[in-house]
Amino acid sequence: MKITRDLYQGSLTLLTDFYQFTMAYAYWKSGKAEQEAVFNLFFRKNPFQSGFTVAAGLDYVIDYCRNFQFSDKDLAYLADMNDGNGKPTFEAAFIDYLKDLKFSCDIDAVEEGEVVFPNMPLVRVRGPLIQCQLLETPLLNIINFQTLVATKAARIVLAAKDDPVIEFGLRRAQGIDGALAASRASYIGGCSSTSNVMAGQLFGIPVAGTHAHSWIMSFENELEAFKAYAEAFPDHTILLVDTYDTVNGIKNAIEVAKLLKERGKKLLGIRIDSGDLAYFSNIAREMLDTAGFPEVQIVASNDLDEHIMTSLKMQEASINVWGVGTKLVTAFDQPALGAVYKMSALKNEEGEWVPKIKLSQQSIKINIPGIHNVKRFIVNGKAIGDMIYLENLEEKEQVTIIDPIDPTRRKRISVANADSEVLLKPIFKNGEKIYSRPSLEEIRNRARNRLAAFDKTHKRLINPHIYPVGLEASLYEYRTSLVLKAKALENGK
Ligand SMILES: Nc1ncnc2c1ncn2[C@@H]1O[C@H](COP(=O)(O)OP(=O)(O)OP(=O)(O)O)[C@@H](O)[C@H]1O
Ligand SMILES: O=P(O)(O)OC[C@H]1O[C@H](OP(=O)(O)OP(=O)(O)O)[C@H](O)[C@@H]1O
Ligand SMILES: O=C(O)c1cccnc1
Repeated sequence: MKITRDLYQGSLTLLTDFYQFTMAYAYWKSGKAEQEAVFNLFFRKNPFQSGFTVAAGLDYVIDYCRNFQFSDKDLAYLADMNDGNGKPTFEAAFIDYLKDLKFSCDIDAVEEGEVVFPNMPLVRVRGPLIQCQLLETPLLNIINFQTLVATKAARIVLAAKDDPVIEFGLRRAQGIDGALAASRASYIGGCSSTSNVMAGQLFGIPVAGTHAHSWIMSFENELEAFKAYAEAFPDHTILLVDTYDTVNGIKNAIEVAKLLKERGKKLLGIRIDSGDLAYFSNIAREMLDTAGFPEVQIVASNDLDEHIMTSLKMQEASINVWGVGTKLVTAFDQPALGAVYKMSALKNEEGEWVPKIKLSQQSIKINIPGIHNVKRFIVNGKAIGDMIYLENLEEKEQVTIIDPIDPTRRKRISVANADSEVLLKPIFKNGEKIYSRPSLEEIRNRARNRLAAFDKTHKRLINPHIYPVGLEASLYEYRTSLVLKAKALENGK
């Protein structure tokens, strides 16, 4: 069984749903495979009842698209598929067609670490129908999970105020790939380090850690274990104090701090992993301060999330570093983002783009037609609203953005008095990568800087103020007219 790292170096082109292949085949059969289309990847609701979402996963998407080709093994597998009675699912000529298929799409996407909102495109794919279709599932798989975890991490980091957060999730993450992707997304969302050594190796994330209860249990007594650990790591000692009796553990840690001091060294910290974290961290702080060790850090862990951390902050717990695992990497309270990938335009035989709309009983599910982009308006360094607009929109002095779900929510923006930034950046042009990838450090900084541009009312963890994102008025009208037309057609049928 190959592990993730090897899998990524190999072909991942079959990592899609079978129905993408049934459609691909049928497109090819009906001569539509090369017809140009535009698809958008977007989500409809911020996760965790958050007021914002942090985009992540583009780097994986870039790798996926660059390696998009069918290996001999892939082709052999597809050629071998049959209906159970030996009749091949796909004809040989289709397999030959796939053999020569080269990735040739344009991809525009929001950069990783960008703050994003419902309904705006995160990734826009323009290219032959067959390629757009095959990409649907892997793109959703990548962006959905990483964006979800980056957002959870950003919330946890917000709750930690300025304290460092170490991601401890590997042991309880959703498998190998889930763990690695979660470590990377957590770092983008603002975590300072990870316990996942392979994530350190693969992505350059700082690796950190303390020790487990088993270390203590392998000695006759706790003090002996602490001393031996300090001997092994005189410059990086963090001692877990709650194996037997937390107060006694703190006393033993102070003993070791004194021994280290005699050698000109400092105890870095203690970790508390059970019990009332406010109570014990405050006792520990007082004991350490009284003993003359105010610089010793207190690390807390044990099923933490942004809500418990906020509560601990309110209780004035003396915690300096937060270790967060399970609830971060599994996105515990919302296990999927629910982003979708929808066609919004198709080129007809005359070479004209035809907008595409999908009706739904629920207006939240009616897509945004045409080839669109999103622009963020910024006044005095603060984001004031995002506008989804048709790419061919002419320059305007003033724009009105209209909430696609509740059209009574509108905002007028004076373009002349605002800075603006187009959020979809060109990533691939005709299959060629034209985007130079930022480092993970730059992505993490982007997330921090972008979040800083949003008012704190949008960032509060509970009942956040809704940030205005809307359709530019002419796109709104256009969409409404298309909906009415489609409904009339449906009723007439
Ligand atoms: N002061 C506090 N305020 C709010 N939540 C807290 C506080 N102290 C600890 N918690 C949280 O309460 C939960 C306690 O879980 P649990 O009942 O497993 O406690 P425990 O005493 O650590 O037990 P165990 O020894 O089995 O780990 C954890 O999620 C922890 O983060
Ligand atoms: O609680 P989380 O947010 O998931 O953080 C990771 C947890 O994993 C470890 O516990 P575990 O019981 O696995 O081992 P240990 O306590 O013996 O180290 C650690 O002590 C944390 O409590
Ligand atoms: O280093 C630690 O303290 C650690 C690592 C993984 C999980 N829990 C704790």
